[in-house]
Amino acid sequence: MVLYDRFGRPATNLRISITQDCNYRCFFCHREGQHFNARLEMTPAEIERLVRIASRLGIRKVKLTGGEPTVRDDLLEIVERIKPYVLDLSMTTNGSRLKELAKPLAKAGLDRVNVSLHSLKPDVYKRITGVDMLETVLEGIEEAVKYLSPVKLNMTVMKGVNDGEIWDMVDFAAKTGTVLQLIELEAPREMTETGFFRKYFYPLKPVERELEKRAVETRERRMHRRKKYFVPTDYGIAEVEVVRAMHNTVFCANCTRLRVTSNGMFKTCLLRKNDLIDFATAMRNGASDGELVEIFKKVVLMREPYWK
Ligand SMILES: Nc1nc2c(ncn2[C@@H]2O[C@H](COP(=O)(O)OP(=O)(O)OP(=O)(O)O)[C@@H](O)[C@H]2O)c(=O)[nH]1
Ligand SMILES: C[S@@+](CC[C@H](N)C(=O)[O-])C[C@H]1O[C@@H](n2cnc3c(N)ncnc32)[C@H](O)[C@@H]1O
Ligand code: SF4
Ligand code: SF4
Repeated sequence: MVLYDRFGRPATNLRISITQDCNYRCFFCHREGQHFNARLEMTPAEIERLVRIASRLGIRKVKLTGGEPTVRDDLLEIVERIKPYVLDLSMTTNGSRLKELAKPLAKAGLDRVNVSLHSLKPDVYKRITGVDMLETVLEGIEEAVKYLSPVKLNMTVMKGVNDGEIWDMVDFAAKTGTVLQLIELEAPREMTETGFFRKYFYPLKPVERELEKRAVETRERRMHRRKKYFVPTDYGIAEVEVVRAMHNTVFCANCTRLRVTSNGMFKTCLLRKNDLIDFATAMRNGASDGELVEIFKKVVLMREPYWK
């Protein structure tokens, strides 16, 4: 069984922010659209119940995110509890704790990992993230490649900050056997006119055209109809994916995702405000599985493409 929204988009994908806490201070962070502070996180048992019910309704892929998911002490327990219900369980992390966690996470049931790596230059890395941890993250990536492949490297590209490093990152991906994911800077519509956004937004469309020229093969993913380019480098073929969400109607028309905030509220879209439906409180107030299923169905029907 799979649920469809009013725009014919299947809901097969769930992104759960398991915490708002983070050991980094990236200056561009969108906080997965959770712009309020909520101290009460879902417990591992609550996350398991959420995923169990979602899996009955067609969710096949779950992504753990945050904040920084690895700051939670009970991360391994969360992974262990939810893996039995999903085909593809992945996590997006800043990589700072991967060196020690990659192997245990794989053992607990995590299938793969995306690691944010916005620069290979220590000073630029620090300027972006606020911390001096590039070396630690590189070691973490090496470990992740052994246990959690395919490893994706998330590079959010920003004008005047790291846009000069795109092709070095393509080489790095080929060298390390990782997949490079180039991400356009994102913000809700009302923020696109701010000085901040104008200063740092770096459009990736021209980069896609160059990738297209260099690629020996191009594929398209179902989700977001994202393009994947296979590009020859001195180190072998690099796999490069482009995440270009801004003003992209095709991207939103092919969005299969639902989100859950760290305090257990469903969120229908990363860029929307006022689209929250409380799930955790219903669980805590003794809602039956049937009642939780109804909440889930209501959320799917609320989904709307953001750029349309
Ligand atoms: N607006 C928007 N941005 C997205 C969406 N999916 C991913 N992004 C952007 O891309 C960033 C990286 O996404 P990841 O957490 O690595 O996940 P992913 O690459 O989409 O997922 P997988 O391909 O399954 O690994 C997100 O934090 C967003 O900035 C989406 O559905 N909408
Ligand atoms: C919010 S973070 C959460 C997971 C983890 N802390 C990390 O940084 O990988 C998820 C991803 O969103 C990206 N990101 C954050 N703010 C963004 C923005 N304004 N535009 C585009 N990507 C952004 C980050 O670089 C990271 O790859
Ligand atoms: S590490 Fe992730 S959650 Fe933390 S500030 Fe950076 S982008 Fe945001
Ligand atoms: S509708 Fe568009 S902006 Fe919203 S989460 Fe989906 S792809 Fe992202």
